[in-house]
Amino acid sequence: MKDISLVLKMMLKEKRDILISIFFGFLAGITAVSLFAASGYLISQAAFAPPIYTLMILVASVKLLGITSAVSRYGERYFSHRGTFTILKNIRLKVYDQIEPLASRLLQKYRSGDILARIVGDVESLQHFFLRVFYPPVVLAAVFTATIFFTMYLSIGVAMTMIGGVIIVLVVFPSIFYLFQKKTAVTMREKRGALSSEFTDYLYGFRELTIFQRAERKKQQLDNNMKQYEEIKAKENRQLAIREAVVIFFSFFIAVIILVQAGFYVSEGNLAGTLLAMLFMIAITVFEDTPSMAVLPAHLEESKASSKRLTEVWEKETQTEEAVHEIETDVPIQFDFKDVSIQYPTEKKPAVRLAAFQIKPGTNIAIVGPSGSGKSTLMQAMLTFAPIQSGQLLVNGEELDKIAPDSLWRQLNVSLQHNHFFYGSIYENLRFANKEAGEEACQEALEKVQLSHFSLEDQVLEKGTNLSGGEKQRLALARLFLRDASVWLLDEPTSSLDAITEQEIMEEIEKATKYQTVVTIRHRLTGLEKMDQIIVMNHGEVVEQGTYMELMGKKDGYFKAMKELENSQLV
Ligand SMILES: Nc1ncnc2c1ncn2[C@@H]1O[C@H](COP(=O)(O)OP(=O)(O)OP(=O)(O)O)[C@@H](O)[C@H]1O
Repeated sequence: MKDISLVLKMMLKEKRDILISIFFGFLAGITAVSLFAASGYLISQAAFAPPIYTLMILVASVKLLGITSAVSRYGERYFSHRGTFTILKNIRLKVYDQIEPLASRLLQKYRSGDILARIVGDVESLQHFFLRVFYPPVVLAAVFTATIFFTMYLSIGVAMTMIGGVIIVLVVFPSIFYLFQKKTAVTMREKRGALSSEFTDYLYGFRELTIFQRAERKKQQLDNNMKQYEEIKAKENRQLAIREAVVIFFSFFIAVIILVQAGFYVSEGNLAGTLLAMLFMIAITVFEDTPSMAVLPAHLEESKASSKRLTEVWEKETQTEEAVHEIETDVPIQFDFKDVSIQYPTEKKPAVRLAAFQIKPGTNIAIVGPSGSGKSTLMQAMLTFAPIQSGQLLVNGEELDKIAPDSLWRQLNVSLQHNHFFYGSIYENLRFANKEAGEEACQEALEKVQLSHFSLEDQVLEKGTNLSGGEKQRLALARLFLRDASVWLLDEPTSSLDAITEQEIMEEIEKATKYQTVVTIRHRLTGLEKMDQIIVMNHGEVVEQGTYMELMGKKDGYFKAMKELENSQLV
């Protein structure tokens, strides 16, 4: 039950459509049985050449039942599919709502292709739960119950045989099939996840794979994965076909048994001969929809696994989010690091260890240090994206994990090393930072980052592939000028720019952030004289901190050595 709780909850929200479709499903089933029963009776009666009005009544009933059956079948399909699509929509929204705030953390745990397989493949699989797992046994049970009661009135013996058939079709067969089902379903989902992961790797890395002549090998690997998935899928389809055939064969077999049994009763004089065809027709029709029970176990297992795979993605994370609250908007933000140790789940030792340091409101801070020293990790921690193993990272005195990330992000202006751009116009890509921003503000923002040669209508291709590295950085910065945020976190915001453009843009940022907090990760050590504080990192630790003058004044200082080395290279 726990495994399918996600889809059950979403299904119960659509009670109205579910009840209406069950009603129409029952009506369609029972009128189909009545239609064939009346037809059988009509054929038998006609043989005795009864008065014409008797036949007319029967013919009219057959016609009426035919129309009612068709209309109710339409109603059943309409409401059951409408319900299914609404349930699917609700699941999609729920999954998106849960995953969106956790995106960065999830991508450290799962491969993006696997996440994609879950939110597309697993969500799609859940559409079968209502249509093929929940709904068929409910409607079949209702139609069988009504039919058996009616048959009891004609012949208790035939009704008993029918009950036996129902138990086998609705309980025995699905239970046996379910036992055999589990293994293939699990392997198939694993293969689907692996295939999707390999495929995204292939797409993302296509250029590198081609340059290093590895594309063919990767393609073969992908083909193998595809073949394995197809084989397993074909195996499952074969199994489903065999199961369906078994159920169909059994349905006809039970109808023949009923015919023989009823024939015996007629020959014994215990049943009117005119009822023989009718009972046979009833048996054939009432078992007509039972093949759906052959595919039910496969869909049940698939729904359970899909629902579980989806919820496990956010379950653990949500537990920690229960007690969170929003930070106040009108209070300047201060970050306090206290013995913080940050360790990525895949690593054996911490990437960053910070004994004690503060980022006070309104200060201008630079973080410098060699590549891999932990600068970005520190910034990621402030954004709630890096896993804090021990110690405390406080935001205005509150532990970071007690704060609703949304409320923090609203106050931050962030430019990361790699910024994402969406397929669309420059205008759309800018307004992504602030929905309220008008054309004039966007144009001004472009001017500040020296991109005024772009028009707002110019197109940006997926991931900004038609922009140069420097243009991407400038467009990412332009977004920040459109937002009103009190803390700017900039991870190497100008690393792809020439020195003059860099200086001019940094001046614009300075003008825009006079009273704000600005934390900038820098590789080049120029323009640091005005900083309130420079944090120097090495091997995941803060090795020095102070103003430019203080650090340059240190005999054998690490920063001083770095600066001297940089100067010597420039000469
Ligand atoms: N998602 C991750 N999973 C595992 N390890 C990571 C992850 N991100 C960074 N690291 C590791 O953490 C350490 C610090 O990386 P970080 O990116 O913070 O360094 P950096 O100083 O910003 O480097 P650079 O200047 O090259 O950007 C590195 O050893 C890196 O391999």
